[in-house]
Amino acid sequence: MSGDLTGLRAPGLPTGDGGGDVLVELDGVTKRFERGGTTVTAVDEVSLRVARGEVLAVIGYSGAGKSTLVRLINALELPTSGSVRVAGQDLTRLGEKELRAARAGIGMIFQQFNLLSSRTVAGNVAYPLKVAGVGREERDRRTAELLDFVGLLDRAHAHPEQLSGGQKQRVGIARALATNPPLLLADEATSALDPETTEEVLTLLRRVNTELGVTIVLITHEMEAVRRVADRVAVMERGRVVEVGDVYDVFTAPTTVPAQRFVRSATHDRPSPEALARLREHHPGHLVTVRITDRPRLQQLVDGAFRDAGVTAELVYGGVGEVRERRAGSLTYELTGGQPDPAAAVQRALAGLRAHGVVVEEEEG
Ligand SMILES: Nc1ncnc2c1ncn2[C@@H]1O[C@H](COP(=O)(O)OP(=O)(O)OP(=O)(O)O)[C@@H](O)[C@H]1O
Repeated sequence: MSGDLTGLRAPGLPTGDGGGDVLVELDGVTKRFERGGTTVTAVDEVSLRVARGEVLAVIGYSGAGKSTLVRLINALELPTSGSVRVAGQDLTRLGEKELRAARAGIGMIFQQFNLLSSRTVAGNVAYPLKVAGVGREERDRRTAELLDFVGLLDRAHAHPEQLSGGQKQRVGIARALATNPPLLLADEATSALDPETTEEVLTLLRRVNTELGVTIVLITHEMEAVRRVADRVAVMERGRVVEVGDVYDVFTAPTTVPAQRFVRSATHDRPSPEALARLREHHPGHLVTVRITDRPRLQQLVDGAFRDAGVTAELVYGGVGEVRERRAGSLTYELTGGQPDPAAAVQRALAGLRAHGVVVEEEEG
């Protein structure tokens, strides 16, 4: 691992007017495509800020507009309307030459790695430096430094086909960082990898952020990536950003219906209809799911509410894990008893929990 990272750290803003803490600024951005006589609105009136130094994940189902959003940020697409500013520079107002320079300040990694198969690992990493006109000696020095950082110095002379998927993506990351960009865009960077390798790449991305100070915009449909790496998350649906917030907040308390749907389906934290049907076979009582957060003494509160309502609670489903190293999950209980009116007792329990700000939902079916 590199001892001295000063040479790798992202530089300050390369602009005079890009002050403040915002690195990427989208204002009322719309992108439409004409396709076979019909118009597709891929991105619809999106306004979004990415703070310098943060990791923002953009999530949403296929076709939500995530890739288009990323391509707008690195000016591979220009918006139909609205403005895209990166480091204070309005990309929609630049000429071709200036655009090329602006793009060089934005690193990008891809699902399929996009390495040059004819070049060695070192050759791939050095390539952007060569294009940027960096001299041989400096190129070699920086390439070695980057390969050291991603843990592949010993594979410098290998060719991409000799590497595992995770190693290829690590080369992709080293290459994306070659020109010292303050911003890294990752489009489904771990989607082609197995879980173990995904973990390794996510850890590296987190290091790129914390140790090198690079701001990251991460497009993903993988909750593990969001849970592990992102500070904030933006949820997209049909071209719009419908919810944006701190990862922990959006995961544990999504406020919009699309975010709730996405978080629920992606985290499997509530029983699916199939799981619910199986539960029903053995648990005829009332099923309720309690959202688990890192609030202190939550279990005590939940037990107390059940006891006060006179119901017996049996834990039948769920799990507790971590989102950004904070406790998060959900637990489904079967409530029974509560005579003489079990239904009223259940409602008392729910009201008791909600009065304390605990999120609890009844499972239907
Ligand atoms: N160049 C293009 N020409 C026409 N339509 C496009 C173009 N690029 C994207 N679209 C359309 O815009 C919408 C958003 O696509 P986009 O790829 O941005 O979504 P996404 O959320 O990244 O989905 P995925 O995860 O499947 O890549 C889709 O309906 C897509 O078909």
